Amino acid sequence: MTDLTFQPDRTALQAVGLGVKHRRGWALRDCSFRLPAGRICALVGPNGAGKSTLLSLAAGLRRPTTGSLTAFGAGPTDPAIRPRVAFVAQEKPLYPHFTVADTLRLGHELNPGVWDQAAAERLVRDGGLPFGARVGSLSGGQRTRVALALAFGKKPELLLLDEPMSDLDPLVRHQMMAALMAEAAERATTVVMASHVLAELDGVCDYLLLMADGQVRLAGEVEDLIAAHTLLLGRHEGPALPPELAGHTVVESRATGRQFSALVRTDGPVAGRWEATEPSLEELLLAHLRAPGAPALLTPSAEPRGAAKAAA
Ligand SMILES: Nc1ncnc2c1ncn2[C@@H]1O[C@H](COP(=O)(O)OP(=O)(O)OP(=O)(O)O)[C@@H](O)[C@H]1O
Repeated sequence: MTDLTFQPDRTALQAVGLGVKHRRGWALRDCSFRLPAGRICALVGPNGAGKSTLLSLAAGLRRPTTGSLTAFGAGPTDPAIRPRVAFVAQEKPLYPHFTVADTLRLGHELNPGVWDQAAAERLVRDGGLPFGARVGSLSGGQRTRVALALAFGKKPELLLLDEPMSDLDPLVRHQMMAALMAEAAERATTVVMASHVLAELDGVCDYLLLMADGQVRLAGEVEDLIAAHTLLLGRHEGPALPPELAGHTVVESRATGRQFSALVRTDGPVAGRWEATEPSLEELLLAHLRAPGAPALLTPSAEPRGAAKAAA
């Protein structure tokens, strides 16, 4: 992905000490991170990690229990911010008795002055959906397309997607991802996309937010996070970690017979005879998903900034 569109000094989203508490416990705890504007950010984590909670806060649908979350320097419930943010939730609430055309008309009425009818119609037409069809008669994947058309038509600066592609067939998913990327690139839209399909994120997302148990575990540029890790493969006997790895941060290690492999954040050269390779995004994510207790890592651009710099 080229870096023509991203704007490193503008902050799309920033969380500082963010927490959300439910009766059964904390859905988010002490989350702090920054997402620069213009990035396509993957939001990854196991079920219950807090991804949907974070997205609903960013969409201004709920308020935090502790800490703060800002979008373009202001609270997401601020009336000046709401029109700049679009959210496609997992449930995709649409009116079933409305036709596709009615739904787009409603989008137009709710977003006066900004609505892009051509972009919304293009997405509907590309899926072969009849404009006269009632939303309730559409398949789950077709409804997803209408929900995405509504979001695109709003021309948001920040687009929040909660597992948007989960009910699309692989071909359509591929087409929708391409359409999403083209729209985002054209307008320098910041996108945050929660997804469990790790393979679909590679090559699409240039920023990553990995959560586990309500906390941020990894945040930053995909390239930098990958470069901060090394996959080591070698021979080692016994259950203890090889002594050469002392002083390095071992995210995850596995032993199969005498074959030993580890994902490591190295602090200088590693002694011994190891085959060292750079992990793929999927390998990085899988290792951290299997080892949620590994120390958190935020790249410098993902560290929260002072209020003055966060302002749009
Ligand atoms: N309304 C609620 N009341 C009580 N607990 C809730 C509520 N909403 C979410 N939670 C809890 O908060 C935690 C985070 O949930 P959240 O839906 O944000 O996770 P998620 O990462 O989006 O999960 P998934 O991948 O399954 O969609 C979970 O433990 C969930 O049970």
